Amino acid sequence: MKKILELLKPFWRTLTVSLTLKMLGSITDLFLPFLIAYMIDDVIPTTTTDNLWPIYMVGIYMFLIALAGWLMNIFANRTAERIAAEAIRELRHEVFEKIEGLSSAQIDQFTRPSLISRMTTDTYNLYNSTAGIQRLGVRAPVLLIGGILMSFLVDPILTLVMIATLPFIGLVVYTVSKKGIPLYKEIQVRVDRLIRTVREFITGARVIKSLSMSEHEQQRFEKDNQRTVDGELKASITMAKINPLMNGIVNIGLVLVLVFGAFRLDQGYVQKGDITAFVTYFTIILNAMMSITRVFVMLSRAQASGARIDEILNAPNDIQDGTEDIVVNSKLPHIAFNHVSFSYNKQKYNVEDISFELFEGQTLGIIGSTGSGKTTLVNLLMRFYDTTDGEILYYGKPIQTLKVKDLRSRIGLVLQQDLIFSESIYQNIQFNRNKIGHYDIDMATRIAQAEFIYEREDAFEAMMATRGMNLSGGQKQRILIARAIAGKPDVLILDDASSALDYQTDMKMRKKLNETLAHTTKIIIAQRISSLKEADLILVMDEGKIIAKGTHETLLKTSSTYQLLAKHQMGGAAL
Ligand SMILES: Nc1ncnc2c1ncn2[C@@H]1O[C@H](COP(=O)(O)OP(=O)(O)OP(=O)(O)O)[C@@H](O)[C@H]1O
Repeated sequence: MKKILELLKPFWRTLTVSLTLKMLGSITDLFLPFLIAYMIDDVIPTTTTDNLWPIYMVGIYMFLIALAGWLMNIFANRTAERIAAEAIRELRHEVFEKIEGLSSAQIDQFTRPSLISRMTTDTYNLYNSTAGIQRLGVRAPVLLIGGILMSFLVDPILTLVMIATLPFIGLVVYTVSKKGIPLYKEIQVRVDRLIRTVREFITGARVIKSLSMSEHEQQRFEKDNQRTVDGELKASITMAKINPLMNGIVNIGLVLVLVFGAFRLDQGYVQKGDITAFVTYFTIILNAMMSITRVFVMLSRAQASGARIDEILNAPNDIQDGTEDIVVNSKLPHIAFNHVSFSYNKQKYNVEDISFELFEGQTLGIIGSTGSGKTTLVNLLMRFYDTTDGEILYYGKPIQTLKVKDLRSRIGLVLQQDLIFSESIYQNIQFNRNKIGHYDIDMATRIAQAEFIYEREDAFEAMMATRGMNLSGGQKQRILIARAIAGKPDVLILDDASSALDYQTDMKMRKKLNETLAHTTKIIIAQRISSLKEADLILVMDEGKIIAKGTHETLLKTSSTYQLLAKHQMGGAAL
């Protein structure tokens, strides 16, 4: 409820108008049974067939009251939907911004599928609840309390008989809801799993098919799908117990009212019309109780979803932004790692005691077995994660003290599995950075050896399929490299980014990079010695540690691992 109130707060003016209309609309509904009783007991007995006008007049009043109630309800319901849609739009925006600011560690912790389902299913649940509560949250209590008051006016004794059933109904709603509410939380967890399975299936469709694992994946999907359905069913069946139980209690109440009503009619305390009105009020009260139950169900869903969304919104800022501006000082190392250690799970270091210095315009090569911590070094430099021990300096200043946005905007990063968006090649390279014009894109394309773009029919306007499916691996990599170069970064990081390029193209690209971007500091992570042998400094990594460092020539003399790699990859040419 707290979350819904929070969401509705900015709309309080419109909400006041619409809820007032909703209240008035509901009150008008309460007058109709009263008029029916009046018609039966007072108008019909005194009207003769030569003049039916008194009956018509009461009929017209009833019609006008019903019409007014209907119009007010329609207006209020439409406004409710509009307010809910607007409130959820704002909420999604807020959640999206927050997700953007989450650190990689937090994203790992939430997991991507869970973030997706919180952003979609949970916000949708909140939308339904926010709209539903505006529709029923006022109407149901007004009809319930108003129905009881109007019944009092008709006959207080019968009303007391009716009221005696209400605590039993309350008890049913409370007991069942207490069991049902936690089930909605469980459903969302199962939806997360389902999304994860679907996501993995879609992204890995080719691998799955090539390994003939489609059937296995289908079974996995079926299992998660069934678990979600079971969860939904369990929650719905639990909550669905409320209505029949309530109906039973209300029907017992109705029988009691009719028995008592018969006695009171006999004794002349009430008239026939009063009994009709009473039964109608009883139905209104019953419907109001049912609506209140629905409000409970909505609130349970909203509570579960609101809590999941609040977990994102209240997540602390893991990566504290620095305040200092970057001051370029070419005399200091551009990038320096000082005894840096880091652990993803805070148990075992994934990189340990890493130290090196890199001056402006220099090239660092990093080579090592898979999982040896190469990408982790990049993650730390980009402040996707913060170091556990030691520090990273950028022109002599610890990167934690610098503005994160400034730091990242100076670094052009190309990952092996980076994303091509389903936009034109031009847009993919320019990437919404307005300062990048045709000239920069042309220059970047040539450095990245992506001239194949000029040979395409629509050249830069050619549209890319989702994830660049209509490009070869090497073409994709060259567009990604062009994207990074176009921003004229101070630091260019190629993380296994030229692995799909043939030896010749890779060599030409490095040559062009060195000629054109002489002042750009470069970090090249590669499995091929040929990609980094001209580097000013090469780190050889194994199990998170630097096991050797130096230039290609020194390493050939000092590192047996490097020697072995060179021998395998380059044969006698390197030795
Ligand atoms: N987000 C993460 N959460 C937990 N552990 C991680 C995460 N990312 C990487 N690791 C672990 O950290 C270690 C280093 O991984 P890293 O990606 O830096 O290796 P790498 O040398 O770049 O490997 P590759 O050459 O295969 O890309 C590995 O053991 C890996 O399992």
